[in-house]
Amino acid sequence: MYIKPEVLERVNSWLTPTFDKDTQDQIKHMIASDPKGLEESFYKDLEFGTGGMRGVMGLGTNRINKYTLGKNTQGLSNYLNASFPGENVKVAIAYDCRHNSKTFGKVVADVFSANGIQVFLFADLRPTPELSFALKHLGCHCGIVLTASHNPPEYNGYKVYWQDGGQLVPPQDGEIITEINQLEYSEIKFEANSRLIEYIGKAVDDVFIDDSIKNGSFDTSKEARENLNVVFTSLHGTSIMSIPETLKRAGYTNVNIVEEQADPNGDFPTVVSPNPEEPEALRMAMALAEKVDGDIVIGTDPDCDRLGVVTRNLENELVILNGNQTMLLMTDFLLEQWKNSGKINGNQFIASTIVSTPMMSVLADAYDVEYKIGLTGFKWIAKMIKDFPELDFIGGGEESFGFMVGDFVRDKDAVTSTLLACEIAAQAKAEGKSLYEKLIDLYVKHGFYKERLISLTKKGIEGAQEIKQMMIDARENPLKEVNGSKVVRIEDYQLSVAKDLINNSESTINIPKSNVLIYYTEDGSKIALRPSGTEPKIKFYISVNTKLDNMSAFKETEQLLENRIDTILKDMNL
Ligand SMILES: O=P([O-])(O)O[C@H]1O[C@H](COP(=O)(O)O)[C@@H](O)[C@H](O)[C@H]1O
Ligand SMILES: [Mg+2]
Repeated sequence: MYIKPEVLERVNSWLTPTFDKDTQDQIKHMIASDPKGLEESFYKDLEFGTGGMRGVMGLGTNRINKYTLGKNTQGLSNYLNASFPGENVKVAIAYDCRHNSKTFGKVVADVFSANGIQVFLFADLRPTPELSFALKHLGCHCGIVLTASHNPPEYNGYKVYWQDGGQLVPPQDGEIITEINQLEYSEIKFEANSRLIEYIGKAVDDVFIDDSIKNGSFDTSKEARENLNVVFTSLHGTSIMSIPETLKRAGYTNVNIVEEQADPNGDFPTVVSPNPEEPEALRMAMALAEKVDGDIVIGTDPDCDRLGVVTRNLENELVILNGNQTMLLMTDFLLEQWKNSGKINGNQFIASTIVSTPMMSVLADAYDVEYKIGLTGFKWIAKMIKDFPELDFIGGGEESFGFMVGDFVRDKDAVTSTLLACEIAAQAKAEGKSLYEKLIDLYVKHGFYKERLISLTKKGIEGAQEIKQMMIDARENPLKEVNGSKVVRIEDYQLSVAKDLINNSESTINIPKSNVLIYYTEDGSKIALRPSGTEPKIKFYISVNTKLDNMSAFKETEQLLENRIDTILKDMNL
């Protein structure tokens, strides 16, 4: 097979003594046996996306391995040492349950220490939100989690947190990437200075769990907590280290854990994908809920930042809430708490992202708080907290699963959010309601917004090219009409331009550029499309709405909205 010269050049550079013998031997073997795989592994450098750097583990510049992670860490070390001259620079490191995560955690710790940086390394796997917490708790300048979140077993990754506890955002992200790109692999210092590596664990856990409880509990009675029947699954991930203990200390005595999925395991053997957004991932937990008559089911992803919430619908059947629905319930509950304690005075905000339900802005108006909207990813919500210190952050989320409760952990946090979900469900149950009925109440009050996400997986070099082309085609032939309703506004976040097709005018979008297109139609529908920044996928986000007169009209209205989404998808050939 023909291998492009620029790829071959990279391959050859990995056959030099900078790389260990084992690496060189494996590459030689690939040259002979798997030239296509070789090209996939070397044709580019892995990039930073929505949630840090993520990729398939293996050899090469486009893979997660000790060299690509080492180079990141060397670049980051140089940047930290230059940014905080004369300071005792400190970093905290955590890792998840994946294959190699622990080993990679140690490699990263070694490189930081070799650069004179003090390292606090968790002695065992921990949730991502605990890392964000720990770095602030220990006064660190930066934090790393070795995880690929909910991606399949062959993936791993590198999430980077800055001193405020949020993931890297501009300007640091670009500056660090520039620093990394300037480096040669031969410049990585792998020789640890073990005096600078301190192992951490239980002491941090205790404060984290206690503070999570303070942040996520809201005057629910002891009886209501004891009366809620909870089913929980950690999907073989890190949440097992914190969530059962948090619920226990908070007073939830009726928690059923899916034992078959409790052991951390990087193969995620009982699921196709450890992503609570995939209904299949929650199947075992839902079966247990049927058996024990559970009121609520919660499942978290391997690094414990996203959570799936299952409740009972009007027919008492278990149904999985989507990210928008969970966000609405949680945000409304928090707003109600803030309002009741007289804390809303015009200096508060809630937040979400451009591909999430527009119903969040309706909630904000109803409670008289500000609504801020950013690009996909919680790092943008964390940035808002940093950018608006004069405002209190109440809570926020996005279409994707996960929620952030106030300014505690500056990323989505399934520990506090699980407790919050239980608090809402326990209080609702005490009123004789399910979360589902609470949600319908919101639709009656504020309008019925229905969303659906379609993701198309397209892997490898060709897949990436196909996704690129789909975005180009969408720009060249913009949607004009869907479901018989005219497109009235198009937002192109790559060009930072919003086109109003009614007045034929253009305006500038004032958030960072990103490859996202959003269409709005005359009947209030919204269609967004973008390539995923964490997986080889293109995502289409559809949102429609209408009013809902009362709970008894729910089913019929829901069907109407589902049909509208079906037609939109058909019109878009999806
Ligand atoms: O994967 P996680 O749990 O770290 O989550 C990360 O990726 C999700 C999916 O992003 P994308 O649509 O670009 O794939 C984002 O919604 C989320 O905010 C981000 O923290
Ligand atoms: Mg995650």
